Amino acid sequence: MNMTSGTAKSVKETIIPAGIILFPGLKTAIIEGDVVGGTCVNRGCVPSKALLAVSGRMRELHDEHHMKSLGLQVSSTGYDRQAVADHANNLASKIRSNLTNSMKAMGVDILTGFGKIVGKQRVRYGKVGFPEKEITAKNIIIATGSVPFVPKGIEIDGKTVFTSDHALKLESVPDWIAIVGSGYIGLEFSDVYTALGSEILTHIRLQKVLEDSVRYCSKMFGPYTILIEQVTFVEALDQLMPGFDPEIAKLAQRVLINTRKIDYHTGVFASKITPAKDGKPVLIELIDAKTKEHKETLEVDAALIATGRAPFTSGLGLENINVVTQRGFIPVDERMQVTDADGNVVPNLFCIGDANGKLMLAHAASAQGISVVEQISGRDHILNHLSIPAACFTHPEISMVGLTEPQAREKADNEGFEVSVVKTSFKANTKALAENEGDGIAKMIYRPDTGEILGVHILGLHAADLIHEASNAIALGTRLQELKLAVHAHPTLSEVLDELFKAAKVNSGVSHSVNEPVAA
Ligand SMILES: Cc1cc2nc3c(=O)[nH]c(=O)nc-3n(C[C@H](O)[C@H](O)[C@H](O)COP(=O)(O)OP(=O)(O)OC[C@H]3O[C@@H](n4cnc5c(N)ncnc54)[C@H](O)[C@@H]3O)c2cc1C
Ligand SMILES: NC(=O)c1ccc[n+]([C@@H]2O[C@H](COP(=O)([O-])OP(=O)(O)OC[C@H]3O[C@@H](n4cnc5c(N)ncnc54)[C@H](O)[C@@H]3O)[C@@H](O)[C@H]2O)c1
Repeated sequence: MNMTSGTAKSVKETIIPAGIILFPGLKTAIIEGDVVGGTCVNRGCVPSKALLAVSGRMRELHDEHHMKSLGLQVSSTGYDRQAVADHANNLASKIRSNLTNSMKAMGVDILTGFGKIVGKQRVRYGKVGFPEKEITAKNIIIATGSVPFVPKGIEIDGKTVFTSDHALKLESVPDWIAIVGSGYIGLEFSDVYTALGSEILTHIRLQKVLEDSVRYCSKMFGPYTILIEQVTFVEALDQLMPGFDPEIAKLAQRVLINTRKIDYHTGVFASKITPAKDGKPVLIELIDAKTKEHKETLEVDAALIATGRAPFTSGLGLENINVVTQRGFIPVDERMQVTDADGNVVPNLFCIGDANGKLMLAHAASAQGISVVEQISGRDHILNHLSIPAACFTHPEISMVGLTEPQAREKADNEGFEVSVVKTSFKANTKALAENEGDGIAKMIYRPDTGEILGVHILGLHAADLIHEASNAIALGTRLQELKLAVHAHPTLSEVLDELFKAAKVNSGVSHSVNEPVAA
């Protein structure tokens, strides 16, 4: 296909501005304004998980009690900040290159430049300083993603006040960092920062008098002696991790926050943040989230702004097709078809991923893309967003699918059905105990009348992998009556879910030996 010709004659042609998915069988072009792979590969999931892989190991090696109970002795550990940063960067490059090669192998045209919709089925794209090119396509999928959202009053300098885009480069490990926002990004980075700073804290049981000299050493001798003294969370809502099931958030606070060098301020907004300069620290002004009154000013070495992400949809030419964004998000229906200012579907135009604001997760973007391709290929498909799992890759991990308990109870009240909850502890799982990783809980919310799973929430070892049995059950509509009979290998962590399924009391279900729910 000659992309510069301005008209493409193929019946099945899809232009995907900056998409993340591949579709064999359709003639496909992708327009990318920056680097292939988008946020996930270059500034998101991939490099962050590389840093978290390091923090997980550091945390384990430093946990003397844990090591001793396994009979292991670790005499010394350390890390090289630049080598850790290189691991994250190299992984992103590798995945980016794999992705580019697969797209080329499948015959996808990769076009470089910023894309703009200029009319129905028409996209113009180009790089600054070069003549623009125009192409047409039968179907267009917008997948322009998101960028870090920085609230007004916060000044980013990229060195002492920064977003995840900068933090992932791990150019420094500050002594004392404030993390504004306790969502996914905040939590994952708190895991990284506290793990990388814990060495000195555990090996030199610091007395106050020694602290200043150690901090001085850390600056003099570089990466091996860098000290993290503390992480401070600043969260606008009244509890940390407000998006999680409240019971899981409470336990997560006990396991991931209270046992670490972390303090927090909830119910406050960071209204103004000034980067460090002229020997002065970063200044964070906190106001009460409700009264807006000034509460206090924090002085820290650095601040990570993790206050959510904003859709990247400006300059896309949506006005040319009568589409108006809602807080920047592109409105779509349940089939990801873009709707115009009058609420009508714009034919052959779809929007997937962060730009539509339904669920800001890489696999949600992918699943929405696959759903769109099913439709383009003549097979109607609606994605059940309640079956999409999410995971936070802290140590231990947190994962979830479906409704939280308050959401399920609200739905039950509105629709007039009953809700039941079962829980099990990782302490009851042989494999978790063999690993000496009994800190954890799994919780399932379900309908006792039908055996339908409404939500599952897990905090514990490999929670991110464990959630899929539940998410697939929700996606496929498998009922607890059937799941109770499924066999799980012993001893495996998967038995945590087996416990939940067997513990559920389904009114119409077959009778089985039912374990009483175990308290966390
Ligand atoms: C630190 C961090 C960690 C994360 N970890 C996870 C995780 O572990 N698991 C998970 O599921 N999700 C994670 N996410 C979220 C995940 O990265 C996003 O949900 C996902 O990348 C969204 O994909 P997308 O295709 O919608 O957009 P993006 O990945 O943002 O891609 C959009 C692309 O569009 C390009 N673009 C934008 N406008 C134009 C235009 N007009 N023309 C041409 N190109 C354009 C951009 O350059 C970009 O390459 C993380 C995010 C962050 C920030
Ligand atoms: N493991 C993963 O899947 C993963 C990892 C990282 C990011 N992500 C995705 O990236 C997106 C962005 O993550 P995030 O952590 O930035 O957003 P988030 O929405 O998860 O959390 C942002 C938090 O910041 C708080 N906040 C907002 N403004 C504030 C202010 N001025 N002062 C104090 N607190 C404030 C909010 O109350 C909220 O708790 C998420 O939607 C998530 O889906 C996913």
